[in-house]
Amino acid sequence: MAAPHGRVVSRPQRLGQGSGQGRKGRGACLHPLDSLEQKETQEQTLGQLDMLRKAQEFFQTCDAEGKGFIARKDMQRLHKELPLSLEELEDVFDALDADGNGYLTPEEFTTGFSHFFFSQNNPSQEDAGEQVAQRHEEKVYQSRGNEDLGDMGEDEEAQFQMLMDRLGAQKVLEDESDVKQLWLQLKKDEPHLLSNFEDFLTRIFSQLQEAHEEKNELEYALKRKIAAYDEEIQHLYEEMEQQIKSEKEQFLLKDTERFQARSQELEQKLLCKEQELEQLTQKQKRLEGQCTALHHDKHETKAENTKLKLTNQELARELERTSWELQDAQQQLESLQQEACKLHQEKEMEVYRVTESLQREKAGLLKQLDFLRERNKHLRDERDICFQKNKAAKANTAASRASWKKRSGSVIGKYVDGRGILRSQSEEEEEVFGIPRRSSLGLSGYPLTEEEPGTREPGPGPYPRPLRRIISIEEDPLPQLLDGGFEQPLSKCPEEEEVSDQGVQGQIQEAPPLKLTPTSPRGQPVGKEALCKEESPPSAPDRLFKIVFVGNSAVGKTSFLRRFCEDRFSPGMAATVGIDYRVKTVNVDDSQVALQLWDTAGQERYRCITQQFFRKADGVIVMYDLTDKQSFLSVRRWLSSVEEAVGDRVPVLLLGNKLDNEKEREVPRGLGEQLAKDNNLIFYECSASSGHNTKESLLHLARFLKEQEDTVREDTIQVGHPAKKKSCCG
Ligand SMILES: Nc1nc2c(ncn2[C@@H]2O[C@H](COP(=O)(O)OP(=O)(O)OP(=O)(O)O)[C@@H](O)[C@H]2O)c(=O)[nH]1
Ligand SMILES: [Ca+2]
Ligand SMILES: [Mg+2]
Repeated sequence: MAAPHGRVVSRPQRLGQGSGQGRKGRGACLHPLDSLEQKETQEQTLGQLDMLRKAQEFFQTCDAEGKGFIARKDMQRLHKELPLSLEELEDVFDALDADGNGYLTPEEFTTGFSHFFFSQNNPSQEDAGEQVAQRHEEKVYQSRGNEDLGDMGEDEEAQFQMLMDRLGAQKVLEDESDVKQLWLQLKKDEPHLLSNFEDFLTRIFSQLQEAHEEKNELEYALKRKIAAYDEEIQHLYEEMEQQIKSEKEQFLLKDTERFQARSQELEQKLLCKEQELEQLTQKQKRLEGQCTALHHDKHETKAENTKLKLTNQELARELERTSWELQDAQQQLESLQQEACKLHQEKEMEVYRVTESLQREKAGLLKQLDFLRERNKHLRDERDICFQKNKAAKANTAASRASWKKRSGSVIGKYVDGRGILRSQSEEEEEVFGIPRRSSLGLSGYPLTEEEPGTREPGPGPYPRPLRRIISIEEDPLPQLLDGGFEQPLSKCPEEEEVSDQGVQGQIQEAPPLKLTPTSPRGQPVGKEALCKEESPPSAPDRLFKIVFVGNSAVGKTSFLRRFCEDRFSPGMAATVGIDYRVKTVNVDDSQVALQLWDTAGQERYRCITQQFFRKADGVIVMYDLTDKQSFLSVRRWLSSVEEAVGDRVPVLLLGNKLDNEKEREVPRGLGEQLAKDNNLIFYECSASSGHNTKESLLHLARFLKEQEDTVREDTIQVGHPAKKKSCCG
């Protein structure tokens, strides 16, 4: 840039120089000869051409962009190259812009230029051009024009230029005219200061140069810095870009991984779902299959159902018919059973009668034997008496009495007894045995104790005793009882009863009671006397239970029964002989129950008879005396003989009697309870004397029997009518 600058700057100078030279030359040429006019014209034409070329050159310089015209702006750019101010350049532009449109065409420019040149050559003709040129001139050589230094010598000029070149002023100084003026002034006025001024200028310019260089260096450093900075920025940018890229990649990688994991998960889920779906589909298929099968089945079942219904109807009809038949059969069966029952009863009766008659016969024979023995003995005695009449008359009598006493305890004694008057049992017993109560009996059945001599009237043969009571073990009063036959007294009370003498021959005496009780085919046994004082029950009982009383002798069985039936107690009751019975009707809940109470003899010798009664018993009462340990110990034996006869099918009531005699108690209540518990018995402690627990205990047993019978009956009904039961449940 420095080269064109210098060139452009120097050109006007040369131009000015040229023009100055031209002017000088022209001024010199005006004065020469007119003959040279042609030559001059030629020269002028050549000058014009040169001027045109120069003008074109200048135009191109101004129109740097090659637009083909020059704008006011382009002209102002010359301000840096030409030593003209902006205003002056404006003026030049206005002068050249002939049509005033703000643009200088090459023609306008050349024309303006040539005009300027022509006006220089012909000042008179071309005023305007001259004015412009003059102004231009003035401006260029302002200082010279103003201070009349116009004619500065060429030496000085060269000198100054040399100085400027030496100082390198062009590089730092734009306008050197001021310096030049000052330098010229100084040279003219104070030449001795010129060297000082030049030194000063040298220093100044060198400093300026330095400053310039420094500035350039700084500029260079700045540029380098900028470049470095740019580079750094670039680097940073690239780094950042890289980082972003890596981050992006990482992110993408992560994202991809996550995506992959997620997609895998989803795939698995999908797989699971698919499997599930598959399973479901299979299930559905299976179900559909089942459904179809069921549908099919349903149809089949429907058909079968219809068939079954028909069959059912048929069967129902058949069932009805069969049930009718069954009813008929049942009725027949019932009648047959009744018949069988009757037959059985009859047979049993027959058996009893036979057994009894056999027993009676046996007993009669035994009695006969006894009687004969006695007779024999008596005869021997009489014979002895005859032999020893005087000697031992008294002694003989005593011996005979003693032998009678021994027999009197036997059963037969009662029947061969000659007296016709029946007395109370205890009295009777005492008289029969002639011994105090509770004497133990030997196996033969004879009392072991002796009767006090003189208590009996001596008489021939057996004692003339009234017939006491006849005990019939075969008697089954159920038919009569249930027929209401027992509503009348079955026999008179023993106290009132008059029984005719039965004769000496020990026969079983049944006839008299038979006469008295016509309702019974065989007559009532004496034992039934107990009923005589019973108030007749208001109505016939619904059922009858046979209850057998057992227990050691003297535990109080007979006393208990008397208390229960007659509600009275007689101390010193005689021992029961054989067997006896009483009937008592009681109210159990809402039904009448007749209790046939069999009183057995506790004495050992009657055991075999007692045993037979267990078989017909509905219930058994085993009694012990709580003041007699031995009687309690015997209870087990009684229980086992009951069990032997009937198993455990009959209920057993265990009674501990004589509770009123607490002082002499030998059996604690706990023992009785324990025994009852062990053998599943009903247990009471009672007192025939006070009446405590007599009714309660028997009613308990009666209720138990009734309930048992009810249950059995229900069961029988259910068994007998299975069809009904089924219909009930259905
Ligand atoms: N203190 C008391 N004595 C009684 C009680 N019961 C009966 N006796 C007496 O015991 C004795 C025997 O009475 P019975 O009723 O004859 O005895 P038993 O069990 O019938 O005797 P056998 O007929 O020989 O089997 C009689 O002297 C009664 O007075 C009672 O509850 N208390
Ligand atoms: Ca005792
Ligand atoms: Mg008795």
